[in-house]
Amino acid sequence: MAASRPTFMMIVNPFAGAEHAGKIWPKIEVQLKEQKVNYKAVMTKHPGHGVQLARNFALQHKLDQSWVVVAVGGDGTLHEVLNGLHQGGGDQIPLGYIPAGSGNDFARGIKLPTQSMAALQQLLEVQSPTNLDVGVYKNRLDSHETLFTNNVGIGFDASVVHAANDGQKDHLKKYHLQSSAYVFSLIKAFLNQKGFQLSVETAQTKQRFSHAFLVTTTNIKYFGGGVPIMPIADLRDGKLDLVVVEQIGILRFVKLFVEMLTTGNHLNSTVVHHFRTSQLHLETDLPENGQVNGENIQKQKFNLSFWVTQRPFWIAGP
Ligand SMILES: Nc1ncnc2c1ncn2[C@@H]1O[C@H](COP(=O)(O)OP(=O)(O)OP(=O)(O)O)[C@@H](O)[C@H]1O
Repeated sequence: MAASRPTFMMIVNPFAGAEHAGKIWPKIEVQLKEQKVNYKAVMTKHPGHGVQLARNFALQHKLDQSWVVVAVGGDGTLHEVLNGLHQGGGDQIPLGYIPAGSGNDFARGIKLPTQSMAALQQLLEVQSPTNLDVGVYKNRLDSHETLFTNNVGIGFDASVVHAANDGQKDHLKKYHLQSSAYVFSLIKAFLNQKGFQLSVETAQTKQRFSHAFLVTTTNIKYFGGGVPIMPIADLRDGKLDLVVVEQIGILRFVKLFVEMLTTGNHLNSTVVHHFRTSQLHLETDLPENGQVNGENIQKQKFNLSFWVTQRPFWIAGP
């Protein structure tokens, strides 16, 4: 793409970040106008609308190299826009991001400012797209592919997301570590989540777990609104990191969680298993909760294949 500034298609979820995105958007527009930026903007009106808007945009503009599509919201909004572009054949349209959600894990993962106005300024200074890894998963029984920037969880982290999302009122969720709703969801999920049977297959190894508890396939360092599950995740290595934590008692789990938040020593625990791979297959024997980028995946018996692709981002490289 030429070094001249592109035209930005802003897809804004005004409800992200407990409506923070709706409040910050007018300030973003003031900046865009002051800096004479070419842009169009559209607001999402309901869950899933970001997918439709991005898909329709891609169908019309996938061959036009002058556009950058920017998701304004949280990790869920980014997820919708990424997948809408993919569905519309727009995998080559650069994707920008202004974090305005609650958790903003992707922004943390690529060291983008989590403060929306600072991230806007950085977006406007980018000169050319940067290719970064994106995870892809597909249920073996259907042909639908889903892309993800952050992570896919089965078991405990997904149960936390289900507990948090199911409990939210009018989408005013505050999904981050400091919120009482989040802590309540953690406790509820811990009490409800049972150990489950899981098969893991990578290009190098096959392993079976009889009491898997937390199963997270991640592209970035963080999940759950700033929890560094995989301190060494790399968005350019063409690989995904799978972390399997086996079921343990609550005191040991709290210790592990504190290690995750502080030292990263959780990876040395005998109940934590780490796989780094470009291809992965995960299968559960029974239906379990799932999450992708903090959004619910319907409870199901998982039979998923994962791989990695790369796509252009309009982002200052991590
Ligand atoms: N107009 C709308 N009304 C209600 N919900 C919406 C609307 N537009 C989008 N959504 C939904 O809002 C949900 C939350 O969005 P998002 O994840 O971006 O914000 P967040 O949860 O605050 O941030 P994060 O995921 O970073 O914690 C998504 O599931 C999305 O589908």
